[in-house]
Parts: sequence; C-alpha cells; structure tokens
Amino acid sequence: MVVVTFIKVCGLRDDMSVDTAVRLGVDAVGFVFAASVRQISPDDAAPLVARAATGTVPVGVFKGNPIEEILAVAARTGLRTVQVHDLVDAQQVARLHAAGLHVVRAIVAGDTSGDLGADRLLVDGAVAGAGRTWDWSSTTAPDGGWILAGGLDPDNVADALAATGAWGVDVSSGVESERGVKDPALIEKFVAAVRAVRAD
Ligand SMILES: O=C(O)c1ccccc1NCC(=O)[C@H](O)[C@H](O)COP(=O)(O)O
Repeated sequence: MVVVTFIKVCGLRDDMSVDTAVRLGVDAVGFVFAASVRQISPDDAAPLVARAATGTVPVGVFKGNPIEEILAVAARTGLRTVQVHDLVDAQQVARLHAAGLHVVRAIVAGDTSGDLGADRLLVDGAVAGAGRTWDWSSTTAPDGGWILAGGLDPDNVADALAATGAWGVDVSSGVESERGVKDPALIEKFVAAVRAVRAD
C-alpha cells in the first residue's frame, strides 16, 4: 500500500528552490524569520510566498520572534501558516488563530506539553535547523498526525518513517549542498525517498 506522507522543505531563499519544490508537488515550504543562516527578510520572502502559493503551502518559521512580529511578518508577506518553535501557552496560539493564521507548534523531542491548541505538532531535535538526528525510538509519538524533523536526509528518511509512523516530514540541512544553500537534486532525491515508502 502506498503511503502519502506530508513533505515540508524548510529554509528556502531563492526562486529555483521554490520552483523545484512546487514542481515536485511538495506540500509545504518554509521561510525562516528566526535568527539563522537561512534567515530571510519579509521583503525578500514576499515574492517567494506568492511564487509558492500554487498548491504548496508557504510556512513562516519563527523562534525568538514576539507574537506582534509574527503577525506583522504574516501581514507583510501574505503567509497564512506559521511554525513557531517557542510557544509556551495557549493564549499565544489563540492570538495567532485570531489573526486567521494556521499554527504549527514545533517542540523538542521529549516535550510532552502537547499542542496548546495549535493545528499541528512538529517534533524536532534539540537545535532547530542543525541537521542532527535524535533517537526516534526515545519519544512517545504525539496523538494525531505530527511532523518529524531533525537531521532527515534522502538516505535516512525511510528508516525514520518506519521507526516513528509520522504523518509528515520536514527537512532542511539534508537537502543542502552547503549550510544554508538548497540543492535541487537533493530535494528531488528526498521527495523520491519519501514517496518510495510503502506500508505492508
Ligand atoms: O532552519 C533553521 O535554521 C531554523 C532556525 C531557527 C528555528 C527553526 C529553524 N528551522 C526549522 C525547521 O523546520 C527545520 O526544517 C527543522 O528544524 C529541521 O532542520 P534540519 O535538522 O536541518 O533538517
């Protein structure tokens, strides 16, 4: 049986990477507004967000950004989905929902504080965007469909899915030729590896 796994490619900053993701039918692309080698400004992200909006959901990624800034970035770029790595209470999620945003709560593996009312959980390694795997057997899978992240690449994603049964996967470092630079061929290889996974 073929399994349809949600795929998000994170940390995009150029037309070619976005076009590759859209062409491959990737479900979501991430634009990082947190302090990072992959950080993009709202002005530079806005045209990429518009470019992605053809069946591939653009996602703004935040860590260390006040809620007011997240709202301002969403308004400036047209983003309707945000992934936030440091949400600590349900009121923050409610404020984002009140602005009409779809919210992904990113947590570190082992955190059992739940979704706080967010629409989806993403479970990552200790340092977001570091390209480091974590022990996939070490954590109890959250309820519902959740997204696995942390050190995934074309060679390990099938094993990661088999170990966790995650609903979706998120990749950044594993599809880069050098830190912060996406490689279209690796994105294609990653998507093919995910789509080759079958449930028996
Ligand atoms: O990518 C970053 O540099 C980053 C910085 C701060 C907060 C979040 C960040 N990325 C979020 C992601 O969704 C990454 O895809 C996820 O952490 C997995 O990254 P990687 O282990 O490099 O595949």
